[in-house]
Amino acid sequence: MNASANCDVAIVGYGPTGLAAASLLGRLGHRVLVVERWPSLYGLPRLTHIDGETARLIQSVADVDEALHDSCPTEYLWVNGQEQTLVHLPATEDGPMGFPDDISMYQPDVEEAIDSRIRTYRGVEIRQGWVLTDLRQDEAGVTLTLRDWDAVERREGRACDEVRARYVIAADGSRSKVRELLGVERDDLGFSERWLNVDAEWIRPAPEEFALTKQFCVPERGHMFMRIGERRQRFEFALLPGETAEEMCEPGKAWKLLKQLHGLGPDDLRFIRQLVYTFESRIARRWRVGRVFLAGDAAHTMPPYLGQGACGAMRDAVNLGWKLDLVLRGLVEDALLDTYQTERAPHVEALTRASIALGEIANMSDPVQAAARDAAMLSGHATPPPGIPPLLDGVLQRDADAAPVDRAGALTPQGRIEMAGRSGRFDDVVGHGFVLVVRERVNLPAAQAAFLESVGCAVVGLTEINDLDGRHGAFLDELGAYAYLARPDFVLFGAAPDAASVAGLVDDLRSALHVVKES
Ligand SMILES: O=C(O)CCc1cccc(O)c1
Repeated sequence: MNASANCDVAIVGYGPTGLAAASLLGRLGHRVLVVERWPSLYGLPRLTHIDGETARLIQSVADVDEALHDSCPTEYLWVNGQEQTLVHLPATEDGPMGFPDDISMYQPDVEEAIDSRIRTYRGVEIRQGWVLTDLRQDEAGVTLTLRDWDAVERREGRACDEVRARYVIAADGSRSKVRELLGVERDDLGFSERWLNVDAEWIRPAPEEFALTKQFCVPERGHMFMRIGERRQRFEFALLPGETAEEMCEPGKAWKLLKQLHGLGPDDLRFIRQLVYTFESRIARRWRVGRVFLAGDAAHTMPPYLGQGACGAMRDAVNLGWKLDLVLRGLVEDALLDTYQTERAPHVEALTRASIALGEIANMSDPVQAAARDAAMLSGHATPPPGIPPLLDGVLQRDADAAPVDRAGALTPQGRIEMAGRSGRFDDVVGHGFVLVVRERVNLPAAQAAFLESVGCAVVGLTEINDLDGRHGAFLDELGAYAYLARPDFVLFGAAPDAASVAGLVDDLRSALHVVKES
């Protein structure tokens, strides 16, 4: 047994959730230990779509331009068997988050960019090729038993280590070992469909017709394609009753489907990956057990039809990351961490239900039902896919009835600004943390100013910056406010109608955060 190590946060799993959490906590100076079974980054795309908010989250944990160098805005088109449009979400070049609203990306680029950033943080130790085999908690922390994965494979008892962490983030995927050790059950929201997934690289310039995400809601066999960045393409095909995963994973089967449905063959594409997924929707009943938090696929899985898998996982990481930072710095009570599930679970559930509803449209195999679906959708009687919901509860400013104030929980925008000789995206210029945006700087009383400083809140007066695309001023106009306060995950905490109310807004944040002391 090696000597015990100590860290603030142990992160189990080094996929998008673990990477984002490790980078955020590393940047904030915490001691982080990452444990990952595989010896290197996965290196293949699983998730292929992110929204603008997720791109902005990546901006806070990596060089986002490097992460998204092979990416593109994408439009989403749903057609029926007669190629009639059922749903159309056009592509946007520049959405309110400072990125396109829908982005097709190459996951390995994103993971490599976050990993490179993490390796600049001295406080982060990454153990790839190690597995967690046991976990015990007490009042002060968690003891994790780790083993060298090769040794486990060879059933040798050596290379065992015990590590103490104050908190643990389980980002170890849908078959989470941590979740199993904690005995946390998941609710099944009731969807189960098997699809063949074929990822391929173009060996000639991609024809224009493939430059979008297109879902074919065809009763004979639902299928879809989407770009993966500029050079690669994903194809998916529903399995029919009686088809087995084994036969669908034969390269000949994929070529037959590609030829039949898209006229493509080995002169067009080279396969990168071919496998059968069972699309399911499950949500963990508890996201926190003592000092251990479930995040990403360990906490929730949803069908892919809204492309929200990566987005939900990154939201978990950032939500937990900024709250753990405040708790670890001793500024706020541990109770703040209970708001992780309060905030994230209903958000994920709403998107999971919306993905299921879309999945039911895409998987309709009964021709009579499909014709009724088409009639409803073509006559405009079907509900369009919902947008991303706001947070409904949690760390939000409240009114006299204790309900969140109007617009609290929505996302705040990111424009391009110029400030003190620097120009660029707002978060890069101002900093990644709490931000108080005011029309004109106010002289806050010493207690409120000290509190803002203790939580690392930047204060930005619109008169001190050049709001290049007018986005931040326009947001204040929209809120009818003098000031707004954004959380590190860009969520609107609340707003102040006039200069005299700004100190009250700061006090509201102080009490919502469960502050124990000011440093
Ligand atoms: O990135 C993802 O979550 C999967 C991408 C995707 C988007 C829409 C439909 C689909 O089957 C997959």
